[in-house]
Amino acid sequence: MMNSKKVYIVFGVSGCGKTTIGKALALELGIPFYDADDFHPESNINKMKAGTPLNDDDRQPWLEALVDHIRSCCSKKGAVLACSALKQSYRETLQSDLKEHIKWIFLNGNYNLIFKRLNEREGHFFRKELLASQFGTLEKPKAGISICLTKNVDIVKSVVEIIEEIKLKFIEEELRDKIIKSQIGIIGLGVMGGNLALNVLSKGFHLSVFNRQVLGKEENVAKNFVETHANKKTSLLGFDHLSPFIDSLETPRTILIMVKSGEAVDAIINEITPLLNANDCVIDGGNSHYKDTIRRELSFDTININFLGVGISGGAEGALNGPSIMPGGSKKGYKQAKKILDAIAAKDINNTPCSAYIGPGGSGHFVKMVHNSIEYGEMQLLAEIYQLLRYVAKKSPEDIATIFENWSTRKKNSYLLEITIKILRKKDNGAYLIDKILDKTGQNGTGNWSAVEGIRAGIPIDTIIASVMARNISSRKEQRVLTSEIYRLDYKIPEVEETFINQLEEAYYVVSIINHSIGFDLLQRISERNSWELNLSEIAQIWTNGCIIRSDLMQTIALLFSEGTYQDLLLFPEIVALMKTNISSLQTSLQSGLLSGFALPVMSGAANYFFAYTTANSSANLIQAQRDFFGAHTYQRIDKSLNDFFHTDWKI
Ligand SMILES: NC(=O)C1=CN([C@@H]2O[C@H](COP(=O)(O)OP(=O)(O)OC[C@H]3O[C@@H](n4cnc5c(N)ncnc54)[C@H](OP(=O)(O)O)[C@@H]3O)[C@@H](O)[C@H]2O)C=CC1
Ligand SMILES: O=C(CO)[C@H](O)[C@H](O)COP(=O)(O)O
Repeated sequence: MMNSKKVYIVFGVSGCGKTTIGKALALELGIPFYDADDFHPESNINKMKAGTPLNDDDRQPWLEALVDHIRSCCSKKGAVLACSALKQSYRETLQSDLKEHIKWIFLNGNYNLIFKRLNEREGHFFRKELLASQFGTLEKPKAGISICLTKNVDIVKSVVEIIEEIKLKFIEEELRDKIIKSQIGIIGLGVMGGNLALNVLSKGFHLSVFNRQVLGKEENVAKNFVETHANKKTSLLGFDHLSPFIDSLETPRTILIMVKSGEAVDAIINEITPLLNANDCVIDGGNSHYKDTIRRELSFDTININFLGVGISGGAEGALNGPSIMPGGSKKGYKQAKKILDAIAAKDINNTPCSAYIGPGGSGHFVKMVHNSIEYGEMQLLAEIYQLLRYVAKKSPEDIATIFENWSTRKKNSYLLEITIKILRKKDNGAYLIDKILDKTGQNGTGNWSAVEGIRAGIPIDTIIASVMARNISSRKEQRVLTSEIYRLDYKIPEVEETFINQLEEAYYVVSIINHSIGFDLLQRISERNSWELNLSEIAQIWTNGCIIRSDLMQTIALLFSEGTYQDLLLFPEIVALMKTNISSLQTSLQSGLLSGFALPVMSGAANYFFAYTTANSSANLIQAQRDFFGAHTYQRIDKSLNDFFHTDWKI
């Protein structure tokens, strides 16, 4: 609690209530109250009565008398002193060598409020004309406690309310002083930030958390978080102001930003940057665009702050129990944050953390972006397989869940398959919940960004594009309903044998392999372009647990990639053999699905990619001829050196 050996200096302009609040506080603390005005020499009082403002020479003997008095109070019970102390230099003089013994309480009121009060005062030697000069002289304090005298523009706080607020602020401050500095601070206590915070705490780290205040919507989020989750083993501090949050962190600081990607990240960075020191480490753990990360890292680099763009995958559950973590950017920053990142990450089958330094610049966020686009492909694939099982094989959601369960026992398990099984079994008022969910997909950007990057770099990414397009067209629900009514296409769903389900299982696996192969190829090619030297073997290992695309297949891929230098997944002999045996199942599954009138974009995309990729002689010769015909773009010939380019006058 508040220490009565201290001298509490209540300060602010004349009329702010220093005397009233000071006396009430002294009463509350059981210590004497003094008014600094009583220490003015006669000459100063006369000047003030005459309406002449005091100058600094006038104040010097007064300040010196006060210092003597404060010193004497400190050696006794302590005291409360009401004093204008408008300038920082006056406060420094008063504080002298007694910093540890003095607590500053600034009463902050606006001009109109104070003017009104002074106007209503009687018998006081201060003339209200001096108020403007007081406000002109006032230098608002940067340290100590500041109490706003009003609750909003009109409502003035009562003396009791102000005393309560002072006590509360001192308790917070004293607690904060006593408590060990936090090893990490998390900004943003939403789904990911909140769960990561609990994960950090469970690993025994001292933690500070911050969440913005949005009046009427997001109030006291950090305070409530601390109230709910404080424990006796580690210190947990909650803040709704960034400055004390930053102060509560051990230096060099480690700060994890977990807010909505885009403008919110820049806003937070702009606010915290002036509060940071060289060598602090700032981590953006959200799904930021990797080019934003590159920009932010460059900017932090100029002030020697280490910035990490970190992909974190695993959703709410992963964040809580162990996510897959993809840190990119400053190596120095990574070295500092590694201990915490490794501790909170999921562990692979060898108990190695699913977190490893990815590479420079925005590579961590790039890898997370590609992770998400593989995720998009897998999700869309499961949706297409579900549709074929439901409407071609005519199975119920429960039957499909059981079929998927069987697949999972045959080395095809994945987190996404597991959650799909649970989703299919979920009932709502006795009916399957899946049948009540609107078929309109949301998206937050990462799949779309991957598609754009792949296209921009000229990389074939059929399944990624197909899954993004599937989400795009799904969002046109109203239009789809209308066109379905106009066309009324009555496709005949072909009869299928029981073997259809086995074929679908093989098709599912084949497409999943192609989708992963496309994702890793995108990583490899962009890595080469940017000289990132991504270690795809390590990335596959990081993705074996904790993340949304963890699966039996990812375990296989990690094993294959661990064997040597990276090569295309589709070229490993084991995969070649598997694809050769099972590709016909994708063909027949597609045939039944397309004849039934179902859009199967990812399955089709995978088939297109695979057939195009495994075809030595494609139809691209005709495209080249057409380009040369209309645009004289030239072409190469198979019977001539590839260094030579030809043009034909096609019209002759
Ligand atoms: N949900 C998931 O499965 C995953 C999400 N991510 C990424 O993690 C990040 C956080 O996501 P998630 O936790 O799900 O999101 P939530 O919407 O649950 O939380 C967002 C957080 O950001 C804060 N915030 C939003 N706007 C601002 C702003 N302008 N200034 C300050 N703070 C702001 C929110 O504060 P307030 O509470 O006041 O609104 C809240 O704390 C995102 O980049 C997301 O893409 C990454 C992996 C998985
Ligand atoms: O990063 C994630 C999972 O790995 C997030 O859940 C992300 O929001 C998923 O993307 P989208 O919202 O576009 O489906």
